[in-house]
Amino acid sequence: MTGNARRNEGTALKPEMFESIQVNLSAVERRAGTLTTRRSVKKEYQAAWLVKALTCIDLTTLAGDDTPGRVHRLAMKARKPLREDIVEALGLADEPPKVGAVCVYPTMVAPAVKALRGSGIPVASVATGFPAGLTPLPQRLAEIRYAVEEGAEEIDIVITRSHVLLGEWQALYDEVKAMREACGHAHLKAILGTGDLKTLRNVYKASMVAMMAGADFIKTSTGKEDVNATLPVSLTMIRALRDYGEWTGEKVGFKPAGGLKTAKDSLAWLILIKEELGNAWLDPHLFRIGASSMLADIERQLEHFVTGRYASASRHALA
Ligand SMILES: O=C[C@H](O)COP(=O)(O)O
Repeated sequence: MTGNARRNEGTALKPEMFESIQVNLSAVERRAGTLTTRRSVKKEYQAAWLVKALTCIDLTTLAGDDTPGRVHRLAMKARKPLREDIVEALGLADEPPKVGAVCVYPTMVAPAVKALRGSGIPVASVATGFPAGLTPLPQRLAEIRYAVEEGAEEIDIVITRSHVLLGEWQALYDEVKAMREACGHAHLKAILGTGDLKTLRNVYKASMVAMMAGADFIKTSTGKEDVNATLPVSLTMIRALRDYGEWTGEKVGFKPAGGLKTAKDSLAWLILIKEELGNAWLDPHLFRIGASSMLADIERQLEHFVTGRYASASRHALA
């Protein structure tokens, strides 16, 4: 059975799998606090990590004034996220890096698909009444089908946050399962809107239910909530997907999104993933960073790195 077929079937909702879970808030915050130490990019391995982060970015534009022209420019950036001189200086000219996906609104999928043709970069579309998710389910499912027909290979759905706040776990499961089916061959990323979910226990349970219902990825936020991706929330979701993996043998992806803007943010999240899940997750198939403006900082840091390296090499040559 293919991955998608298995995900389409879902895992029967077993409340006992998550009802007894205790989220140790202080332990989560202590652990998250160790990941925010200052890091500057001076060493080869740090530059390599930034290139890795870049390949995991879902390069995003989700603005009310998006146009096909803006999406075309974004797609061009997705194809060539780094200037050619930086790519050459990093020794990556044989296999220049590209981003993980381009993420847009449903009516922008067609221009994105056109601009990315032949690049191997998938188009992700938000859907289901993004960002609040408060339209009736039939319209939300129709929106998924529209985006898939337009060529989206990944659908970022939003869950109904009130199902979580009211403890309506079966309703949440049924909703995500119906969305999973509407996605067909496309991957489903379930946005939990964690800034709205009040407690880490809710975040853990919502993660678990979304995975049971067939989500290929769980994603923190829309970027439109007051609080978006944070390290404690991410750690909670990562531990849920680790537990889910131990129970089912399935690997589900993770996508922090919203408010992640700097190269340092990308390093903190990569370290979190490496230490909690291992190297297998450091791959665009299982890890994405949803970000509209992080790429510019990564490019700037890599530019400083390569210029600094040359400056230091020429200082040594003159000494
Ligand atoms: O899914 C991606 C987010 O909407 C991007 O949020 P951002 O604009 O804060 O980077």
